[in-house]
Amino acid sequence: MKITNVKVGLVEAPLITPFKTALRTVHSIQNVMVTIHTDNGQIGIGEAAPTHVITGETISSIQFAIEQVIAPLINGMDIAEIAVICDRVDSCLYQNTSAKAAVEIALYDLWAKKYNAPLYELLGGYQKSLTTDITISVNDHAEMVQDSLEAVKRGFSILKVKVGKDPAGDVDRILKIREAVGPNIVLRIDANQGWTPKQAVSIIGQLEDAGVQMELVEQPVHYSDLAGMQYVTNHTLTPILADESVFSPKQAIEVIEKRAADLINIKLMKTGGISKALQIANIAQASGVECMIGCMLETKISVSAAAHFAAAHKIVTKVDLDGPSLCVKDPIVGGPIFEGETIQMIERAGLGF
Ligand SMILES: C[C@H](N)C(=O)N[C@H](CCC(=O)O)C(=O)O
Ligand SMILES: [Mg+2]
Repeated sequence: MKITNVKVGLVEAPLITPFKTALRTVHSIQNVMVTIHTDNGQIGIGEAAPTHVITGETISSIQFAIEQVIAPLINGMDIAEIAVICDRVDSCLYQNTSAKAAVEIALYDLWAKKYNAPLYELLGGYQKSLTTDITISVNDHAEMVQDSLEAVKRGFSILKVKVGKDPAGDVDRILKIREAVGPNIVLRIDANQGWTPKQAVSIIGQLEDAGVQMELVEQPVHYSDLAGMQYVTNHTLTPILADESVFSPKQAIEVIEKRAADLINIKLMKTGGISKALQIANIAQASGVECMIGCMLETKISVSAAAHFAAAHKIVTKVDLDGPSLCVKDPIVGGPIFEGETIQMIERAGLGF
Protein backbone atom coordinates (compact mmCIF):
# COMPACT_ATOMS: atom_id res chain seq x y z
CA MET A 1 0.00 0.00 0.00
CA LYS A 2 2.17 2.83 -1.33
CA ILE A 3 1.48 6.56 -1.21
CA THR A 4 0.83 7.95 -4.68
CA ASN A 5 -0.53 11.43 -3.98
CA VAL A 6 -1.10 13.97 -1.19
CA LYS A 7 -3.88 16.47 -1.87
CA VAL A 8 -4.77 19.60 0.09
CA GLY A 9 -8.17 21.37 0.24
CA LEU A 10 -10.30 23.42 2.61
CA VAL A 11 -13.12 22.49 4.98
CA GLU A 12 -15.43 25.21 6.29
CA ALA A 13 -18.24 25.33 8.84
CA PRO A 14 -19.99 28.34 10.43
CA LEU A 15 -20.21 28.31 14.24
CA ILE A 16 -23.53 28.53 16.14
CA THR A 17 -22.18 31.47 18.21
CA PRO A 18 -18.83 33.29 17.97
CA PHE A 19 -16.10 31.31 19.76
CA LYS A 20 -14.40 33.70 22.19
CA THR A 21 -11.39 33.04 24.39
CA ALA A 22 -8.79 35.23 26.07
CA LEU A 23 -6.73 34.76 22.89
CA ARG A 24 -9.19 35.22 20.01
CA THR A 25 -12.71 35.47 18.57
CA VAL A 26 -13.73 33.22 15.66
CA HIS A 27 -17.01 33.11 13.70
CA SER A 28 -16.43 30.20 11.38
CA ILE A 29 -14.14 27.17 11.10
CA GLN A 30 -11.83 27.37 8.09
CA ASN A 31 -9.41 24.46 8.15
CA VAL A 32 -7.09 22.62 5.80
CA MET A 33 -8.16 19.14 4.69
CA VAL A 34 -5.66 16.55 3.47
CA THR A 35 -6.25 13.35 1.54
CA ILE A 36 -3.50 10.79 0.99
CA HIS A 37 -4.03 8.38 -1.89
CA THR A 38 -2.45 4.94 -2.32
CA ASP A 39 -1.70 2.60 -5.20
CA ASN A 40 -4.54 0.22 -4.18
CA GLY A 41 -7.16 2.99 -4.35
CA GLN A 42 -7.46 3.69 -0.61
CA ILE A 43 -7.80 7.26 0.67
CA GLY A 44 -6.79 8.51 4.12
CA ILE A 45 -8.22 11.78 5.40
CA GLY A 46 -6.81 14.39 7.79
CA GLU A 47 -7.39 17.98 8.93
CA ALA A 48 -5.34 20.89 10.29
CA ALA A 49 -6.68 23.89 12.23
CA PRO A 50 -4.78 27.16 11.66
CA THR A 51 -4.72 28.31 15.29
CA HIS A 52 -2.13 31.06 14.82
CA VAL A 53 -2.44 32.33 18.41
CA ILE A 54 -1.41 28.93 19.78
CA THR A 55 0.59 27.01 17.16
CA GLY A 56 1.70 29.97 15.01
CA GLU A 57 0.14 28.42 11.89
CA THR A 58 -2.10 29.90 9.19
CA ILE A 59 -3.99 28.30 6.29
CA SER A 60 -1.16 29.34 3.93
CA SER A 61 1.63 28.06 6.16
CA ILE A 62 -0.13 24.71 6.57
CA GLN A 63 -0.75 24.37 2.82
CA PHE A 64 2.87 25.26 2.06
CA ALA A 65 4.27 22.86 4.68
CA ILE A 66 2.21 19.94 3.37
CA GLU A 67 2.46 20.57 -0.37
CA GLN A 68 6.03 21.83 -0.64
CA VAL A 69 7.85 20.11 2.23
CA ILE A 70 6.07 17.00 3.55
CA ALA A 71 4.37 15.53 0.45
CA PRO A 72 7.52 15.19 -1.71
CA LEU A 73 9.25 13.34 1.16
CA ILE A 74 6.55 10.73 1.77
CA ASN A 75 5.36 10.05 -1.78
CA GLY A 76 6.11 6.43 -2.72
CA MET A 77 6.48 5.25 0.90
CA ASP A 78 4.70 2.12 2.14
CA ILE A 79 1.96 2.56 4.80
CA ALA A 80 3.23 -0.66 6.48
CA GLU A 81 6.23 1.35 7.70
CA ILE A 82 4.12 4.05 9.37
CA ALA A 83 6.72 4.70 12.10
CA VAL A 84 9.33 5.54 9.46
CA ILE A 85 6.90 7.85 7.64
CA CYS A 86 5.89 9.62 10.86
CA ASP A 87 9.55 10.08 11.77
CA ARG A 88 10.18 11.66 8.38
CA VAL A 89 7.17 13.98 8.76
CA ASP A 90 8.30 15.00 12.24
CA SER A 91 11.93 15.69 11.37
CA CYS A 92 11.51 17.42 8.00
CA LEU A 93 10.20 20.66 9.51
CA TYR A 94 10.52 22.58 12.80
CA GLN A 95 7.17 22.99 14.65
CA ASN A 96 4.27 23.32 12.11
CA THR A 97 2.46 20.85 14.36
CA SER A 98 -1.02 21.16 12.82
CA ALA A 99 0.30 20.56 9.30
CA LYS A 100 2.08 17.45 10.58
CA ALA A 101 -1.05 16.39 12.48
CA ALA A 102 -3.22 16.51 9.36
CA VAL A 103 -0.77 14.28 7.48
CA GLU A 104 -0.37 11.85 10.41
CA ILE A 105 -4.14 11.56 10.86
CA ALA A 106 -4.51 10.59 7.19
CA LEU A 107 -1.60 8.13 7.52
CA TYR A 108 -3.15 6.44 10.59
CA ASP A 109 -6.51 6.30 8.79
CA LEU A 110 -4.81 4.40 5.95
CA TRP A 111 -2.83 2.21 8.37
CA ALA A 112 -6.00 1.04 10.12
CA LYS A 113 -7.73 0.56 6.75
CA LYS A 114 -4.82 -1.65 5.68
CA TYR A 115 -5.62 -3.96 8.62
CA ASN A 116 -9.37 -3.49 8.10
CA ALA A 117 -9.98 -2.44 11.73
CA PRO A 118 -11.19 0.72 13.52
CA LEU A 119 -8.16 2.82 14.51
CA TYR A 120 -9.09 2.92 18.23
CA GLU A 121 -9.07 -0.88 18.37
CA LEU A 122 -5.61 -1.13 16.79
CA LEU A 123 -4.32 1.49 19.25
CA GLY A 124 -5.60 -0.41 22.30
CA GLY A 125 -9.40 -0.36 22.23
CA TYR A 126 -9.86 0.72 25.84
CA GLN A 127 -13.44 2.04 25.53
CA LYS A 128 -16.20 2.41 22.95
CA SER A 129 -17.72 5.73 23.98
CA LEU A 130 -16.58 9.08 25.37
CA THR A 131 -18.33 11.98 27.11
CA THR A 132 -17.30 15.42 25.91
CA ASP A 133 -17.75 18.81 27.49
CA ILE A 134 -18.89 21.89 25.52
CA THR A 135 -17.26 25.32 25.52
CA ILE A 136 -18.96 28.42 26.91
CA SER A 137 -17.30 31.44 25.29
CA VAL A 138 -16.14 34.35 27.41
CA ASN A 139 -18.69 37.19 27.39
CA ASP A 140 -20.47 39.25 30.03
CA HIS A 141 -21.89 37.05 32.77
CA ALA A 142 -25.53 37.30 31.63
CA GLU A 143 -24.69 35.95 28.17
CA MET A 144 -22.49 33.20 29.65
CA VAL A 145 -25.29 32.13 32.01
CA GLN A 146 -27.71 32.02 29.05
CA ASP A 147 -25.24 29.97 26.95
CA SER A 148 -24.61 27.61 29.88
CA LEU A 149 -28.32 26.96 30.38
CA GLU A 150 -28.76 26.31 26.65
CA ALA A 151 -25.83 23.85 26.68
CA VAL A 152 -27.40 21.99 29.61
CA LYS A 153 -30.71 21.93 27.71
CA ARG A 154 -28.84 20.36 24.74
CA GLY A 155 -27.79 17.53 27.05
CA PHE A 156 -24.29 18.57 28.12
CA SER A 157 -23.40 17.89 31.76
CA ILE A 158 -19.82 19.23 31.57
CA LEU A 159 -19.16 22.88 30.66
CA LYS A 160 -15.76 24.28 29.71
CA VAL A 161 -16.04 27.91 30.75
CA LYS A 162 -13.71 30.40 29.06
CA VAL A 163 -12.34 33.24 31.16
CA GLY A 164 -9.10 35.28 31.30
CA LYS A 165 -10.13 38.14 28.99
CA ASP A 166 -11.35 40.39 31.81
CA PRO A 167 -9.84 38.94 35.02
CA ALA A 168 -11.65 41.45 37.25
CA GLY A 169 -15.04 39.96 36.29
CA ASP A 170 -14.07 36.27 36.29
CA VAL A 171 -15.06 35.35 39.87
CA ASP A 172 -18.51 36.81 39.21
CA ARG A 173 -18.84 34.97 35.86
CA ILE A 174 -18.08 31.58 37.40
CA LEU A 175 -20.21 32.21 40.51
CA LYS A 176 -23.23 33.23 38.40
CA ILE A 177 -22.85 30.21 36.10
CA ARG A 178 -22.61 27.83 39.07
CA GLU A 179 -25.72 29.41 40.66
CA ALA A 180 -27.65 29.06 37.39
CA VAL A 181 -26.73 25.48 36.43
CA GLY A 182 -26.80 24.03 39.96
CA PRO A 183 -24.40 21.64 41.67
CA ASN A 184 -24.71 18.64 39.34
CA ILE A 185 -23.11 20.21 36.27
CA VAL A 186 -19.32 19.82 36.08
CA LEU A 187 -17.45 23.10 35.50
CA ARG A 188 -14.05 23.18 33.82
CA ILE A 189 -12.45 26.62 33.69
CA ASP A 190 -10.05 27.64 30.89
CA ALA A 191 -8.22 30.98 31.26
CA ASN A 192 -6.17 30.49 28.06
CA GLN A 193 -3.12 32.16 29.71
CA GLY A 194 -5.14 35.25 30.65
CA TRP A 195 -4.20 35.54 34.33
CA THR A 196 -0.98 36.38 36.15
CA PRO A 197 0.06 33.75 38.71
CA LYS A 198 -1.10 35.96 41.60
CA GLN A 199 -4.43 36.74 39.89
CA ALA A 200 -4.94 33.02 39.31
CA VAL A 201 -4.34 32.12 42.95
CA SER A 202 -6.60 34.94 44.09
CA ILE A 203 -9.47 34.11 41.67
CA ILE A 204 -9.35 30.34 42.24
CA GLY A 205 -9.00 30.92 46.01
CA GLN A 206 -12.06 33.21 46.16
CA LEU A 207 -14.13 30.59 44.31
CA GLU A 208 -12.86 27.76 46.53
CA ASP A 209 -13.66 29.83 49.65
CA ALA A 210 -17.17 30.44 48.30
CA GLY A 211 -17.60 26.65 47.92
CA VAL A 212 -17.77 26.72 44.10
CA GLN A 213 -16.83 23.26 42.81
CA MET A 214 -14.55 23.34 39.73
CA GLU A 215 -13.23 20.09 38.27
CA LEU A 216 -10.08 21.80 36.99
CA VAL A 217 -8.57 25.09 35.85
CA GLU A 218 -6.83 25.02 32.48
CA GLN A 219 -3.74 27.04 31.52
CA PRO A 220 -4.18 29.88 34.04
CA VAL A 221 -0.97 31.71 33.07
CA HIS A 222 1.32 32.34 30.08
CA TYR A 223 2.43 29.14 28.35
CA SER A 224 6.13 29.81 28.94
CA ASP A 225 5.77 30.61 32.64
CA LEU A 226 6.27 27.15 34.18
CA ALA A 227 7.34 28.70 37.48
CA GLY A 228 4.04 30.60 37.47
CA MET A 229 2.09 27.41 36.70
CA GLN A 230 3.94 25.69 39.54
CA TYR A 231 3.07 28.58 41.89
CA VAL A 232 -0.65 28.30 41.01
CA THR A 233 -0.61 24.49 41.33
CA ASN A 234 1.03 24.74 44.77
CA HIS A 235 -1.28 27.45 46.11
CA THR A 236 -4.70 26.12 45.06
CA LEU A 237 -6.72 22.98 45.78
CA THR A 238 -8.40 22.77 42.37
CA PRO A 239 -6.43 20.61 39.87
CA ILE A 240 -4.47 22.65 37.29
CA LEU A 241 -4.37 21.43 33.67
CA ALA A 242 -1.49 22.36 31.36
CA ASP A 243 -2.65 23.10 27.80
CA GLU A 244 -0.58 25.62 25.80
CA SER A 245 2.48 24.76 27.98
CA VAL A 246 2.64 21.20 26.59
CA PHE A 247 3.11 20.52 22.89
CA SER A 248 5.82 17.83 22.97
CA PRO A 249 6.68 14.71 25.02
CA LYS A 250 9.73 16.59 26.34
CA GLN A 251 7.54 19.45 27.61
CA ALA A 252 5.22 16.88 29.23
CA ILE A 253 8.19 15.41 31.10
CA GLU A 254 9.25 18.89 32.24
CA VAL A 255 5.78 19.81 33.51
CA ILE A 256 5.46 16.47 35.32
CA GLU A 257 8.97 16.63 36.84
CA LYS A 258 8.45 20.21 38.05
CA ARG A 259 4.89 19.39 39.20
CA ALA A 260 3.90 22.54 37.31
CA ALA A 261 0.42 21.11 36.69
CA ASP A 262 -1.73 18.21 37.90
CA LEU A 263 -3.07 17.23 34.48
CA ILE A 264 -2.07 17.50 30.79
CA ASN A 265 -4.26 18.46 27.83
CA ILE A 266 -3.19 16.51 24.73
CA LYS A 267 -4.27 17.95 21.37
CA LEU A 268 -3.25 16.43 18.04
CA MET A 269 -2.76 19.97 16.64
CA LYS A 270 -0.08 20.59 19.30
CA THR A 271 1.65 17.20 19.25
CA GLY A 272 1.88 17.00 15.46
CA GLY A 273 -0.50 14.05 15.37
CA ILE A 274 -1.09 10.64 16.87
CA SER A 275 2.46 9.27 17.29
CA LYS A 276 3.57 11.97 19.74
CA ALA A 277 0.15 12.02 21.45
CA LEU A 278 0.73 8.33 22.20
CA GLN A 279 4.16 9.14 23.63
CA ILE A 280 2.71 11.82 25.93
CA ALA A 281 -0.08 9.48 27.07
CA ASN A 282 2.48 6.79 27.91
CA ILE A 283 4.70 9.25 29.82
CA ALA A 284 1.66 10.55 31.71
CA GLN A 285 0.41 7.03 32.48
CA ALA A 286 3.82 5.98 33.82
CA SER A 287 3.78 9.10 36.03
CA GLY A 288 0.19 8.68 37.20
CA VAL A 289 -0.88 11.97 35.59
CA GLU A 290 -4.34 11.92 34.00
CA CYS A 291 -4.85 13.57 30.62
CA MET A 292 -7.53 15.43 28.74
CA ILE A 293 -7.93 15.00 25.00
CA GLY A 294 -8.67 18.42 23.57
CA CYS A 295 -9.21 20.03 20.19
CA MET A 296 -8.91 23.41 18.49
CA LEU A 297 -11.75 24.62 16.29
CA GLU A 298 -11.91 21.43 14.24
CA THR A 299 -14.55 19.54 12.31
CA LYS A 300 -15.36 15.86 12.60
CA ILE A 301 -12.30 14.75 10.59
CA SER A 302 -9.56 15.54 13.09
CA VAL A 303 -11.86 15.46 16.14
CA SER A 304 -12.68 11.85 15.20
CA ALA A 305 -8.96 11.04 15.06
CA ALA A 306 -8.63 12.52 18.55
CA ALA A 307 -11.60 10.41 19.67
CA HIS A 308 -9.92 7.24 18.32
CA PHE A 309 -6.76 8.12 20.23
CA ALA A 310 -8.70 8.86 23.44
CA ALA A 311 -10.85 5.73 23.20
CA ALA A 312 -7.67 3.65 23.10
CA HIS A 313 -6.17 5.02 26.32
CA LYS A 314 -7.05 4.54 29.99
CA ILE A 315 -5.08 7.64 31.05
CA VAL A 316 -7.23 9.96 28.91
CA THR A 317 -9.97 10.52 31.46
CA LYS A 318 -11.29 13.91 30.31
CA VAL A 319 -12.64 14.78 26.89
CA ASP A 320 -12.93 18.22 25.28
CA LEU A 321 -13.90 17.26 21.74
CA ASP A 322 -16.68 19.75 21.12
CA GLY A 323 -15.62 21.08 17.68
CA PRO A 324 -18.52 19.42 15.81
CA SER A 325 -21.04 20.49 18.50
CA LEU A 326 -20.04 24.15 18.06
CA CYS A 327 -20.86 24.11 14.31
CA VAL A 328 -24.25 24.99 12.82
CA LYS A 329 -23.82 21.76 10.87
CA ASP A 330 -20.64 19.73 10.69
CA PRO A 331 -20.00 19.17 6.97
CA ILE A 332 -18.38 15.75 7.48
CA VAL A 333 -20.52 12.63 7.11
CA GLY A 334 -19.77 9.28 8.79
CA GLY A 335 -17.21 8.38 11.45
CA PRO A 336 -17.86 8.18 15.20
CA ILE A 337 -21.36 9.29 16.17
CA PHE A 338 -21.57 12.65 17.97
CA GLU A 339 -24.89 12.87 19.82
CA GLY A 340 -25.15 15.54 22.53
CA GLU A 341 -22.31 14.89 24.95
CA THR A 342 -21.72 11.30 23.80
CA ILE A 343 -19.19 10.23 21.18
CA GLN A 344 -19.84 6.65 20.12
CA MET A 345 -17.06 4.78 18.33
CA ILE A 346 -18.15 2.66 15.36
CA GLU A 347 -16.91 -0.62 13.91
CA ARG A 348 -15.72 0.71 10.54
CA ALA A 349 -12.11 0.51 9.38
CA GLY A 350 -9.77 3.48 9.88
CA LEU A 351 -11.34 6.64 11.22
CA GLY A 352 -14.69 5.33 9.97
CA PHE A 353 -15.45 7.77 7.14
C1 LIG B 1 -12.61 24.01 21.09
C2 LIG B 1 -12.07 23.55 22.41
N1 LIG B 1 -13.09 23.24 23.32
C3 LIG B 1 -11.18 24.59 23.03
O1 LIG B 1 -11.65 25.32 23.87
N2 LIG B 1 -9.94 24.70 22.59
C4 LIG B 1 -9.14 25.79 23.05
C5 LIG B 1 -8.36 26.48 21.98
C6 LIG B 1 -9.12 26.56 20.70
C7 LIG B 1 -8.89 27.66 19.76
O2 LIG B 1 -8.57 28.80 20.12
O3 LIG B 1 -9.13 27.34 18.60
C8 LIG B 1 -8.40 25.49 24.29
O4 LIG B 1 -8.55 24.44 24.91
O5 LIG B 1 -7.65 26.33 24.73
MG1 LIG C 1 -7.24 25.31 26.63
